[in-house]
Amino acid sequence: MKHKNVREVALDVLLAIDEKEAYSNLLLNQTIRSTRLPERDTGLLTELVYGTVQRRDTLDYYLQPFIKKSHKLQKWVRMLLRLSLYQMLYLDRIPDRAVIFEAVEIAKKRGHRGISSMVNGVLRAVQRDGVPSVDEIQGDVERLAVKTSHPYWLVKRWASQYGLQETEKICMANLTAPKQTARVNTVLATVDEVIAMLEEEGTEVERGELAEEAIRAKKGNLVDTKAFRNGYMTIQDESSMLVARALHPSEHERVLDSCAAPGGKSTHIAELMKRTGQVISLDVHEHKVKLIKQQAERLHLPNIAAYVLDSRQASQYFARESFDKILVDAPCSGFGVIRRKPDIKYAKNEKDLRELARLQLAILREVAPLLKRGGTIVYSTCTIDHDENEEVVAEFLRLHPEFTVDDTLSERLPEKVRPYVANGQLRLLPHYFDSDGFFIASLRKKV
Ligand SMILES: C[S@@+](CC[C@H](N)C(=O)[O-])C[C@H]1O[C@@H](n2cnc3c(N)ncnc32)[C@H](O)[C@@H]1O
Repeated sequence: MKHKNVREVALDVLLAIDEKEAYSNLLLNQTIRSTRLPERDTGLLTELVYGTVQRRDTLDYYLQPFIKKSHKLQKWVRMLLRLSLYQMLYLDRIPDRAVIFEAVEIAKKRGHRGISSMVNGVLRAVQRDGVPSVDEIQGDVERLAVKTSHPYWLVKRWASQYGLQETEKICMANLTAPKQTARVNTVLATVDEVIAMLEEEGTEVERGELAEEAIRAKKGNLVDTKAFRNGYMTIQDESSMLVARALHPSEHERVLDSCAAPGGKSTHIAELMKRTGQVISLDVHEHKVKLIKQQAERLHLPNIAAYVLDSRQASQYFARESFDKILVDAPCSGFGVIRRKPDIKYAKNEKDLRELARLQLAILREVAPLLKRGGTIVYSTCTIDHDENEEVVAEFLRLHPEFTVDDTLSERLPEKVRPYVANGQLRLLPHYFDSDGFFIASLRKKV
């Protein structure tokens, strides 16, 4: 990809995402590292890729009247049209003629004269006639699905779980750019000290809105700082930071993190325990366990021990009632983090959700006997789907009468989120605080 310009690179990344070679965020980071794009272009590349993926279905709706034999369109040509239309409609600073010129050049290079004149024709027709209005779409759910580019089944599902108004807010929030936040490693420095370090490096930051150890980047990338490299912080969304707070580990405790990679919450727990006690971090993937170890080292946290293990076999390796606290930050559909990984919304289906719920329950059930009496399990996900959240908890409690919901959860959480806690469970939707959609349940084992 060495000699390609930013739009050609964007097209390659978009096609790879479409082929499900990798999630958008991973692929994009990888591409930024491996291509020799000038630094000023990496921001544009991110915007082009995320924007085109985020608005895919809306863009297709807009393009439809202008493409005659839509079914015959090659994948890359459709993607090029989406990418170009995205710029024409949503990016003010790029003139249409520049977008069309670039699209035609790419079409010539990748295809032949016929394709480039078709691309030129379609984009010029859109420029001349304007796109159709989504308001003409019949049916509230259908209209919202196309307007916000979410699959119909998902909008219908959320509408039945949250009502149409709240669903619209969720969908709209999913189209906004996520903020970059970091959690200060309070073992090494205070929040104010890290803010001062970053400002000295020329990175503008502010305190977070929810978590006391959170900072938000106003300008610049926190990962490219000395403070990050030296272990003073971890990139993490503010909603995620509430999980370790909910678990509330004390010094010298033994804590199990059953789904731990890449280690965001394990390291937070280890920090809250002030490097005492032990966090046992499990993950089923070997390459991911390496990431936990790397993070523990970078953050100077010797109280984490990470192992490759399927948590559904945990009871073969650990004694009954041997942990003070257990975290199950379960694999999930990720529907709370669509703005970070917009392709997720097209990749999953209802069958996946059913399978995930089964896996989530199986992990919870397997680790439950390992918890001491009087101890706490925190179950969390970065999804907002009832079946993966409230329903899993309800089923677990039905099958495990030795557990109850923990009504003290809200005392351990920041005041701002307390209105969203009920029955020992917190559900955050992405538009509440401009943070990830998240679910946290605290369950206590009876004495
Ligand atoms: C939501 S992520 C965990 C994020 C992590 N807690 C953090 O804060 O960085 C879920 C993790 O569960 C792992 N996983 C999936 N199935 C598992 C299983 N059966 N046993 C253990 N880990 C599993 C995945 O590899 C993934 O890393």
